[in-house]
Amino acid sequence: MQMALLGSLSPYLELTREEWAKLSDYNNLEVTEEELAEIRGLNETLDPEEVRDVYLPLASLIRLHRRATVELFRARNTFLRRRDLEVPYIIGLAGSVAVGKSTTARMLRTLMSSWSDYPRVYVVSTDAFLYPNSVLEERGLMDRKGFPESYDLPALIKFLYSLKSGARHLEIPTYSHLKYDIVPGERQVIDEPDIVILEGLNVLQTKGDGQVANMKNLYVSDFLDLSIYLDAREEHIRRWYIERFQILRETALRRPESYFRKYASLSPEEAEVVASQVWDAINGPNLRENIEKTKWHADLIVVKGQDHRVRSVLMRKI
Ligand SMILES: Nc1ncnc2c1ncn2[C@@H]1O[C@H](COP(=O)(O)OP(=O)(O)OP(=O)(O)O)[C@@H](O)[C@H]1O
Ligand SMILES: CC(C)(CO)[C@@H](O)C(=O)NCCC(=O)O
Repeated sequence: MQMALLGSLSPYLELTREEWAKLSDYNNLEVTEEELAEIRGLNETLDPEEVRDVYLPLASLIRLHRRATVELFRARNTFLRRRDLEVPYIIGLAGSVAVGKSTTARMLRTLMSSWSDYPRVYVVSTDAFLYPNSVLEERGLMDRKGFPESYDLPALIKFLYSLKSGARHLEIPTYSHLKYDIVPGERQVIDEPDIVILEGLNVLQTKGDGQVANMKNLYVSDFLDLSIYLDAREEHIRRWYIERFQILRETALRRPESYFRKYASLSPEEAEVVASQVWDAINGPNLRENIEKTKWHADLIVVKGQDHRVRSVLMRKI
């Protein structure tokens, strides 16, 4: 791997799947039947063994990190003789289109919501900060959706800035994959958040001008307490993208409000061609030009294999 080039030196600790999976045994971690049922409801292709062996230890590690972060905040307040409001803990989840970010984020939310302190966990996608199609069309960016210039970065930064300033109630736009656009008038409400999982292609990017207030060039990563990069080989992700398109073609794309309704009548072979073209023209180049290179900024890198099973986990040593 790129980072392990300096002989045996690497700032990352690498755990194989087997080493990682053992953590749930060593630490007596259990997933309840209710959690499994809820997770299955999220996505029926999710393997329960994977939840226990991979995502449960991941959620537990995050819990440990959040506790230490909150402790540090409290200790600092004691030192300063202040009683400031606690602000939410923000996790960034980065990776390619179709690598599994939203599935992973929703799974983590389910596991975290059952913790004994019952944190209020929100999943926010950076898609909420895509410019509406009307703006993208005007700027000639309809074929650049997902590229840095397709996001309203100042609005995203302002949202994070407000969260980390202690705002307890926020409303943000919603993006519909079905309508392929921001939904006018529809908002996602973030009320009294304890944890926010921010998932998106761009959470570790440092491009663009994230100006807010009088501060220029703020990055999303300035507001993250922990960052995770979900990694897999492009050939596998491309296949998952095409498979998801095939499933959508048989289901959601048929709905009258679907932007891609014209694709619902395609044969499986034609759909394969269309999805491949979209991947090769947009999502693949975006992965290579803008997303992949942010990997080594993450605290944790979770590497998936062809079957979606996690193969290894890399963790920054400090
Ligand atoms: N752990 C997993 N096990 C099995 N299937 C999975 C897993 N994670 C994701 N998938 C499948 O892979 C596809 C892509 O997943 P998902 O929609 O979560 O990706 P994403 O990274 O959020 O994509 P986008 O950037 O387009 O929103 C979906 O069809 C999903 O069902
Ligand atoms: C909205 C994004 C950018 C990210 O979720 C992606 O799903 C997307 O729409 N990409 C553009 C090309 C495509 O239609 O897949």
